[in-house]
Amino acid sequence: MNRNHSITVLSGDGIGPEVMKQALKVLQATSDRFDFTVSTEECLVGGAAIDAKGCPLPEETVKACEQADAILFGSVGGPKWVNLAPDDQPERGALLPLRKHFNLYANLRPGVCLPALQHASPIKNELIPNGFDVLCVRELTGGIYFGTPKGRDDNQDNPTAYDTMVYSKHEIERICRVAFVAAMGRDKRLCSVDKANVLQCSILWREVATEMSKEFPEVELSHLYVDNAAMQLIKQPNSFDVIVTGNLFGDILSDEMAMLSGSLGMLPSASLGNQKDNGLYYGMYEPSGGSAPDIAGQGIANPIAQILSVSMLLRYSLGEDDAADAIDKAVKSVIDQGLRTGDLYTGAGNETKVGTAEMGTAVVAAIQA
Ligand SMILES: NC(=O)c1ccc[n+]([C@@H]2O[C@H](COP(=O)([O-])OP(=O)(O)OC[C@H]3O[C@@H](n4cnc5c(N)ncnc54)[C@H](O)[C@@H]3O)[C@@H](O)[C@H]2O)c1
Ligand SMILES: CC(C)[C@H](C(=O)O)[C@@H](O)C(=O)O
Ligand SMILES: [Mg+2]
Repeated sequence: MNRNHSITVLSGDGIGPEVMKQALKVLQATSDRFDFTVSTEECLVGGAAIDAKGCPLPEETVKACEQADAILFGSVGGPKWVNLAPDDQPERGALLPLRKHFNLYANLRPGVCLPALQHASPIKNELIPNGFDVLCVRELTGGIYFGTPKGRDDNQDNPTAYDTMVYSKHEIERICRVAFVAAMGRDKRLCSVDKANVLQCSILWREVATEMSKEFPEVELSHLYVDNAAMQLIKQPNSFDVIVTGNLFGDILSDEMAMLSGSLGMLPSASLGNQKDNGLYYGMYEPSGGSAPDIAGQGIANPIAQILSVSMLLRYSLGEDDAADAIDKAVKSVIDQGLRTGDLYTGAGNETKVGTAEMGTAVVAAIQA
C-alpha cells in the first residue's frame, strides 16, 4: 500500500487552530514511529476565510480537498459572523457544503466514556461502572438540513420561516447499511432512532431499517422515538451499542453522548462517503463540538476530540490502523495518568490540570514511549 499520504488541514475558527496544532503534533509523532509520510496542506475555511478572502469556502480550499486523501477539519463559526446572511456564514457556507460536495453521508460519532473518566461524567457512577461505548451513526447530507423548500417569507405581518425534512429510501438504506455493518463488528445491537409517531420521514425510515435487518439476521434491531432515546441515554448509556439516526436527531444525541462521556471535547467524528475498492474512504474528520468561543484563545481547550479525529482519519482514509491504535492507546494512557484539561478536571486527588499544549505533548510522549 502507498505509505505517502496527503491531507488537507482546515483549522477554521475559535479553538480550531489551537487544538489542530496539537493534533498535527500527534500525527507527526505517529507517522515518524510507524514509518509513513503525510503531507499536509493548510487552507482557509469558515470565519477565517471570510476575513481573509471574503467567503467561507474559497474555491482553492475545495480544490485542495479534492486532491487530498482526506480532510482534517477543526471547527467553524463564532459571534463575529452571526449577523451575515445565513448562507454566507461559516456553518451553512462552508461546513455543510463541504459535507454535501464530497457526499459524506455517514457520520460516525463514537461516544466512549473511558473508565478513568467516570467521575467527569454527569451520570451516576454506579450506572457506568466500566464507562460506556456507544457509536452514533448520523445521516449527514439529508433530512431537514438540506431539504427544500427552505426559506422565509417576510412579506406579511407575521413573518414565516420553513425547513423541509426529506428522506428517500436510498438515503435511508445507505446509512442503515453503514450502521448494520458497524454493529456486526461490535456487540451486534442496533437501535434506530426516529419520530415515527409523528413524522412521515420517520415512518419510511423505520420501514427501511426493518426491511434491511433481514440482510443482517445476527444484528438485534430495535427502534426508539428520539425523545425516549434522549432519556434512555441518560438513564443507561450501556443499553446502546450502535445508534442510527437522521441528521438533526444525530446532531443533538451526539452532543448529549459527548457530555455523558465527560466532555464535548472528547468526541471525534468521521464523515464518510462510499467505501472505495481498496476498502478505504474519502472522509472529513472533525471534533463533534464547535469553535467554543467562550474558551478560545486561552490555551485551555481539550485537544483530544481533534487528536482522536486524526486516529479515525488514519484508520478510515489512510489504512494506517497500527498508527490509529497507537493514538487511541496514548489518549487512554494520558487519561489514566490523571492529566485533565479544565473541562474534565474534577479536583480528584490523582488529577493534574493541564492546558491544550501540555495535553498534546503528553499524547506525543505516550506515542513515543
Ligand atoms: N463542526 C463545527 O465546525 C461546529 C460544530 C458545532 C458548533 N459549531 C459552531 O461553533 C460555534 C459555537 O457553538 P456552541 O457554543 O453552540 O457549541 P460548542 O461546541 O462550540 O461549545 C459548547 C460548549 O462546549 C465547550 N467545548 C466544546 N469543545 C470543547 C473542547 N474541545 N474543550 C473544552 N470545552 C469544549 C465549549 O467551551 C462550550 O461551553 C457556533 O458558531 C457553532 O455553529 C461548529
Ligand atoms: C455547526 C453545525 C452546522 C454542525 C451540525 O449541525 O452538523 C455541528 O453542530 C456538528 O455537530 O457538526
Ligand atoms: Mg452538533
